[in-house]
Amino acid sequence: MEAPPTSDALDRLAARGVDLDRLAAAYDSMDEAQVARSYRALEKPASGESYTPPEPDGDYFDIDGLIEEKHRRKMADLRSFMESEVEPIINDYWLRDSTPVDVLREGFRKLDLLTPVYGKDLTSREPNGSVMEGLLTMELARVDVSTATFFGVHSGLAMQSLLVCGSEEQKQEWLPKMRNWDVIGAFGLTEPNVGSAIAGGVTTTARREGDEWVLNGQKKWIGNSTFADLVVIWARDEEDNQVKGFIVRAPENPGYSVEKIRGKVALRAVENGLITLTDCRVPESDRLQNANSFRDVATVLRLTRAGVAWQAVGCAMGAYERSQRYATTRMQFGKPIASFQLIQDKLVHMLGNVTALQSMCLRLSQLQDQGRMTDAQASLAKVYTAARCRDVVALARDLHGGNGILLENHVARYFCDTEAIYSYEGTNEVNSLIVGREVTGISAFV
Ligand SMILES: Cc1cc2nc3c(=O)[nH]c(=O)nc-3n(C[C@H](O)[C@H](O)[C@H](O)COP(=O)(O)OP(=O)(O)OC[C@H]3O[C@@H](n4cnc5c(N)ncnc54)[C@H](O)[C@@H]3O)c2cc1C
Repeated sequence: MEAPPTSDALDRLAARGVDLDRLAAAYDSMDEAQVARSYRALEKPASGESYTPPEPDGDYFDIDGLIEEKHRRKMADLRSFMESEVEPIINDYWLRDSTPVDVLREGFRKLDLLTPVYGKDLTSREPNGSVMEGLLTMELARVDVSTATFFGVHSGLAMQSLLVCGSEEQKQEWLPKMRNWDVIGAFGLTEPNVGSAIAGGVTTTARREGDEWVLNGQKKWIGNSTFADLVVIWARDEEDNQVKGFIVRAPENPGYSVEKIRGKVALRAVENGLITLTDCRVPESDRLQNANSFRDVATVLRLTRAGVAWQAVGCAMGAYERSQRYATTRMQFGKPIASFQLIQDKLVHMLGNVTALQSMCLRLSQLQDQGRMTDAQASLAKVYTAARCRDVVALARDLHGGNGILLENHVARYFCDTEAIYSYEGTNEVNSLIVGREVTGISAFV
């Protein structure tokens, strides 16, 4: 038998204007099952007032529970910083094609975000550094993908280039300042006419003249390059035809100039630049001493590709959480739209994707920490997370109805930013071909 309604439930019904005496009289003529059905129907959130929506939680399988307490605290602090300092300003920066560099630099420095990734001595990564970097990236992208990209270009592409390809002196000179965000890094590989084909196609040249190198060429799409202190430039040595890496001290080098790329419809709060190198002179001591061919660039890219996969996870997670909140509070037909089966199905589809992507990336980063991650594994994660993220942000946009195209509701920003995730650090096609080559033993690139 159904339990009789509690006095709380009766109070709630009375507060909603239900005449309890008339209700009791009507119930006299009903059997128990009918009475129970009637109460359940009345208790439904017909206009939402007796319904307390659950807090959205995009960490459904408790990934957070797998990390050490001190790291969990760091993640919580980062979440609080992103929600209180970045979320309120980011749409404005996004509209203005601009990065809130000072806010991010100060915030990340105070949070000491990079010590759990690179450790104190900066000679190699911390034992769980990749997992930690991945989770931090997820947390950043959960609020804003541009911010995660600012972080990834600096901490992933630029710092990894130094870590993998720099001499001990170079590491000691730059990495402590970069860990502390005193020096901001960028990574210049792509060129105006060479994107996917960059492995064999770098046209920027490096000519040795005594103790100096002279760089000439252009680099396109370079994130952070409009304000970076240090830009790693990859150029082809005219003598041996191999790709080498150079630390360009950007603001002070007269051979370096950069023009901000305008008119992007994705990642607008990342400042991407078109760099022109005109007889840009770099001392031999600023050539990355352990970069001898494109293979070394590929090593750096493999390590950072996982970071882009984590961006997709965070972006999907943020889009899901905002959708859950919207669905449980937006009223239509006298009910929260979350009451409709089709809306619940969309939320479940999103959450399933988010949870699967988190699990995939977590395992990928564990393999990375063990030194076992292959190019194809990183590429598979990038391909899969970007594609699923596209599904999730499209559903989020759709679930918000017309409000979904308003920047103030944030999902439009996720929707647009996902397009960049899809194309950078190797397009989905190119990453797919990397996986295809490994699983079939046949290269389909050319
Ligand atoms: C927002 C943003 C930020 C970026 N930041 C940086 C940065 O900081 N540093 C940096 O060096 N670069 C950066 N890039 C460049 C990025 O890595 C390139 O855009 C990417 O590698 C793709 O090159 P592309 O845009 O020239 O496309 P293209 O190579 O011209 O490709 C065009 C299309 O052809 C497809 N295609 C190409 N080759 C094949 C093939 N063999 N088989 C099937 N399809 C193929 C591609 O998948 C794509 O769909 C950034 C790009 C963007 C959009």
